[in-house]
Amino acid sequence: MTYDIQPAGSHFIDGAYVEDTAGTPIPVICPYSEKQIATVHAATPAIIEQALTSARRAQKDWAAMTGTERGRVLRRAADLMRERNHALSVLETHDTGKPLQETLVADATSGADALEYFGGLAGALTGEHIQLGEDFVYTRREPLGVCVGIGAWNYPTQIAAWKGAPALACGNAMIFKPSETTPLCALKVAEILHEAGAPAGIYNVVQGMGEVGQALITDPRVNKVSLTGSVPTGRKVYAAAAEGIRHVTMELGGKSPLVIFDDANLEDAVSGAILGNFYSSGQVCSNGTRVFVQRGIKQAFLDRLTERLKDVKMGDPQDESVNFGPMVSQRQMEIVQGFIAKGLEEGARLVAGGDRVGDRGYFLQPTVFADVTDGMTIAQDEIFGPVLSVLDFDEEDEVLARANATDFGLAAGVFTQDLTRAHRMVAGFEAGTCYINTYNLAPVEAPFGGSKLSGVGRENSKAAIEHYSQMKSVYVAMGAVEAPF
Ligand SMILES: NC(=O)c1ccc[n+]([C@@H]2O[C@H](COP(=O)([O-])OP(=O)(O)OC[C@H]3O[C@@H](n4cnc5c(N)ncnc54)[C@H](O)[C@@H]3O)[C@@H](O)[C@H]2O)c1
Ligand SMILES: C[N+](C)(C)CCCC=O
Repeated sequence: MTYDIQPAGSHFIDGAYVEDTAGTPIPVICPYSEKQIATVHAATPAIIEQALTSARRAQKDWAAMTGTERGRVLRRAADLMRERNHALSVLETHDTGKPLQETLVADATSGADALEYFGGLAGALTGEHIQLGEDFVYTRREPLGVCVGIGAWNYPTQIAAWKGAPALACGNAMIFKPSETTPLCALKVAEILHEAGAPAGIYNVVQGMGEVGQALITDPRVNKVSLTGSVPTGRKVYAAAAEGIRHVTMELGGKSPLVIFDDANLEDAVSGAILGNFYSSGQVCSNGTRVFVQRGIKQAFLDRLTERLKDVKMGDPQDESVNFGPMVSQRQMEIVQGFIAKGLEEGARLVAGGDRVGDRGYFLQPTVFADVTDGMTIAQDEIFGPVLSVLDFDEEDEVLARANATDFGLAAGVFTQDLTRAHRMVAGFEAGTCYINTYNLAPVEAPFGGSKLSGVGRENSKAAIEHYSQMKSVYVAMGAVEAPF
């Protein structure tokens, strides 16, 4: 099967595509052709109202089903998503510019994993029994109600599923607002869930910019907000959610350290640095963009990395042999070009890349800077593009302190053959997601999320259940009630 690029409607509400052309038009630009390939409209107040009413109504009946029944729907949706992986990946590639080679294995497949995993867990979600002499307490694990998910543009299908799957498993309804830059694939997630048997209104998608997000998260009918986005947006969304004391999950930005010791397996360390800087053209939240390399291995690391960069193949991202795509948008390309210029201006040594490629598509070369120091802008700010900074270090204590000298805390990695040191390092990292001798893997079974400014809460794994459900505690007295008077 193939999907039409232009969706049947901008929004998916109450089990169907809906449209309201009174909303601001949002052009969908293909990052490779730079052409407009579709148009959606931002949600109007009427569309937002429709989504909230529908979600609110549907949630009660969904929560009344058994976990096993809900799980069956999610697992059916996982199967459909896998069957349609190729069509979904092609659409994701049109929308994001990520190479088909990547989207075939990292987007809908990851979404399907989440649906399958949380579908499997749904029937096993329970409270507990606490005996207190004759009396006892039991707890009920209950849904939160209506959850709003707000997504970033780098992993649209994955984010829509990572938020939707645990929310629905726990008996909530979801209203998902994709990024206005990549609005297409979340609609397909909604369509698939509906086809798999999710009742109308349980998973809705509305389009729009920040204002639509704000309108959703400040509505009193909303009980939870889960954002994947930048720290500045996270501050605004968290503050708005705080007004109504709503539950939050914040998956925010990072500036993660990747530490490579002299004794590391060089080839693996270079592979880790490539995965942590150039996958998705560097547009990955958890990227290890501050690559601390111990002085003894520095030259060998730079030599091998620049050698491996010769295997980069840019071109039409729909061509499966292409392994490096354009930036998602002209704006993002210009932001990254600004950081590259800043790196040069502040005295970092350009070892590879640095330029735009060709005259079609928002392509930037994979860029490597060496001799980067801690105070440079490229070592401090999240770039969200293919820019790797190599910083030198000598001692373990020194590098750990420098690795942690950031307000971000999303991820961190270490390459070394000394496992004692590896575990010491990860114990010391101030980061939510750590790696030893690999980088950027995110299986659904493992918690994923950040500390410090990088976020609150965890996605994936059993940990996500805590963020989409609440405990009710019930005390049961078996005897007479004793009162003081
Ligand atoms: N931690 C993670 O899991 C993770 C994953 C992917 C991306 N990210 C982060 O996302 C950022 C890149 O994505 P982006 O540019 O789309 O981020 P962004 O913060 O600009 O936008 C994210 C989403 O928030 C919405 N939004 C913007 N202002 C809002 C407001 N005031 N109220 C409600 N919603 C609002 C946007 O429309 C979009 O849907 C990077 O910082 C990256 O690190 C984090
Ligand atoms: C699965 N990855 C590649 C770690 C991406 C997670 C989402 C962050 O951007």
